[in-house]
Amino acid sequence: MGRKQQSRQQQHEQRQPLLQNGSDATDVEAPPPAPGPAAAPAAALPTAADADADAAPRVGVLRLLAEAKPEAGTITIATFFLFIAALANLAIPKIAGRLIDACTQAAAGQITAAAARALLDQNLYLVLAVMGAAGLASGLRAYLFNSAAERVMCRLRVRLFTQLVQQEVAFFDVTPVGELSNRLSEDTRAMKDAATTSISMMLRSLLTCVLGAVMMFITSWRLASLTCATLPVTLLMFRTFARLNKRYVTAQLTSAAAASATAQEVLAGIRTVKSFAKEGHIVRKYTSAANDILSWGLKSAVASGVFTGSAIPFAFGSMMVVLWYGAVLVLQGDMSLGDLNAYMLYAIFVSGSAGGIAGTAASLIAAVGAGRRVFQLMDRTPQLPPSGTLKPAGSPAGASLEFKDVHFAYPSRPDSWVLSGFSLAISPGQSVALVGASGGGKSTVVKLVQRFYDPQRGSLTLDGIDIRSIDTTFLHQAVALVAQEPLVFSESIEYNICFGVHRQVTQAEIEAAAVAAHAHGFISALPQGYASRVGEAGVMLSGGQRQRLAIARALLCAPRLLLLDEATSALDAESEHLVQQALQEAARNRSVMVIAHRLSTVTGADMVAVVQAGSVVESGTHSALMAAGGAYSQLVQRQVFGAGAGVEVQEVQEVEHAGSSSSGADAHGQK
Ligand SMILES: Nc1ncnc2c1ncn2[C@@H]1O[C@H](COP(=O)(O)OP(=O)(O)OP(=O)(O)O)[C@@H](O)[C@H]1O
Repeated sequence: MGRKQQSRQQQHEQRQPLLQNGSDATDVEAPPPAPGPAAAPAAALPTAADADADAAPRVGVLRLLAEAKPEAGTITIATFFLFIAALANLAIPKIAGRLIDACTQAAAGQITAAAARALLDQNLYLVLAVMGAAGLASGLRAYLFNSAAERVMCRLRVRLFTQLVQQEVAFFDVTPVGELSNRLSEDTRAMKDAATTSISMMLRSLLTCVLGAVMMFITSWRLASLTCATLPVTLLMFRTFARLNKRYVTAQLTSAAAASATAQEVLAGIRTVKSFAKEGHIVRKYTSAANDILSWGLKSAVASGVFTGSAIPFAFGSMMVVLWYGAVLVLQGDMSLGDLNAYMLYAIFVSGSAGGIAGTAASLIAAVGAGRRVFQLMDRTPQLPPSGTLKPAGSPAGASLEFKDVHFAYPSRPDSWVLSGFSLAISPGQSVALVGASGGGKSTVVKLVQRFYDPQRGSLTLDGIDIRSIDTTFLHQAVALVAQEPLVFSESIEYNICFGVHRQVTQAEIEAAAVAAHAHGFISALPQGYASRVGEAGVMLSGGQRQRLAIARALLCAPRLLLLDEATSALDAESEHLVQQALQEAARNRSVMVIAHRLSTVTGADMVAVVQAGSVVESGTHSALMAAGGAYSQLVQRQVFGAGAGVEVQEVQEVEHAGSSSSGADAHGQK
């Protein structure tokens, strides 16, 4: 397993609660309780098990409506059209009643056939006019509601994404990326569905229900009272179903987010999966996650079946009883046939709308669950205190960096010091190589310099200023990292080189950085040169090319401190040579801190610091440390400079020889 693969594996394991106390650096003493403000584990998002937990802020449709404030004008006009359409629709049963009454009056000889015909024609024109008005108002209502909702959701997505990228690194240590992208896609889609169709349909149905009920009472208070008598049972059924369904739908969405996180992680690492022929294993893993979604879906299906099987027959049965009583009233002469017809139409309208409410309630419930998760994320305050505004000028020779008795535990493992009493000083223009066995804390040191985390104790200063007081953008221009596996975006080469800079750069500057990084040659050979796209994660480039691209990116920032996770172990000899040359070029005229994997780098550094169990146990030049015969000389003998990075025996012998004939600092002169 490669070094970074191991480290990713470790990071993955850190998400498993059972392994939380594990650490590679076994001899690191356990920190005292509550090492500082970062002691609390970074809060992750809720899991399916938390779906019912009331600890999550109660966020519902009201919060979604609050988000719609900027669209208040559009929504008010849409609501006006909603009223018009509902009123127009409710006029139809009354007109239908008049048509029937005209016929029954003509049949009973109360009016002439010609008068009845005139009444029929008049009412037909009225119906056509009313339906035209209802159609126009409904169309405008739908357009206005939907367009407002689309704008609200667009703003919400952007805000959510902005909030996500502002979270501290520790948050991403414990929250799978797949889950977060699920928030952005699935949860916002569920909210959009609710906001576009469901809320508008719900409003329409509610209005039709209320106005229809009024019309039912106006048409026949006796029939309306009988209908009302059956209402409590219907409401009880509905309430029980809505509660159950809300629980199941929320849990199902949370399980879906977990499944999506699994899928995303595995698809992103599909090459590794295939190289180990683990397709079957990951399909089983995904199947288990999909089964979890299924089990909540099946529970919801049972609830839906029971509700449909009991509520619908009950509703039809009670309607037939009302029709029977209405027929009795007509026979007794207490009601006209037209009114009975109008009443039944109103009853159908109202029950249809009530059914519509039940239908849209499911998607609203899903949206409330989705909204709760989205707003919970949106309301999360990054745990890392904000940076200051200082921009130290420092020395032109490079930055100075000083760790003084730094103690640090990762927020996800607050009870296990990774750095304990770490002290190290780099003066302007100096190059320092960090060496030591895997898990000793070398990469952690680099992460602290980038201020991904804050130490719980001790101080870390850049140019004499506490790193927390330095402006973030300034810091990340002053300090640039070339990682062992640099991240390359699926954009053009030019985009990737310019990614680190916060100013306009000229083509000449980009090319100069590429030349210095020994990347210009291969870039110019590509058909579209600097405009060539590199594929997802830079798959269209070789490992060495990706690395030289990352070096060019770092150089364009003109950093005063260069952090190198020297990364040549995975490269072939030719690539390694080119990357080495590029790194030497990059290290010129600035301070350098390098996690060294090659002996030549170590011997070329001004100072070597041996990191063990979270602190510097030895420091000095290569030859001085070799002469001392301590931890460093043992490392050299064991050829261990970093996990997975062995040193050729011949190289050790060469360096030993060089070390004995010089002071060691310039045997393979990196600077
Ligand atoms: N994000 C993280 N959350 C919790 N623990 C972490 C995290 N990253 C690293 N660790 C732990 O911190 C310890 C030091 O890791 P670090 O990567 O700094 O070591 P290293 O010396 O760079 O090792 P290597 O040479 O293998 O890269 C390890 O025990 C590791 O498991």
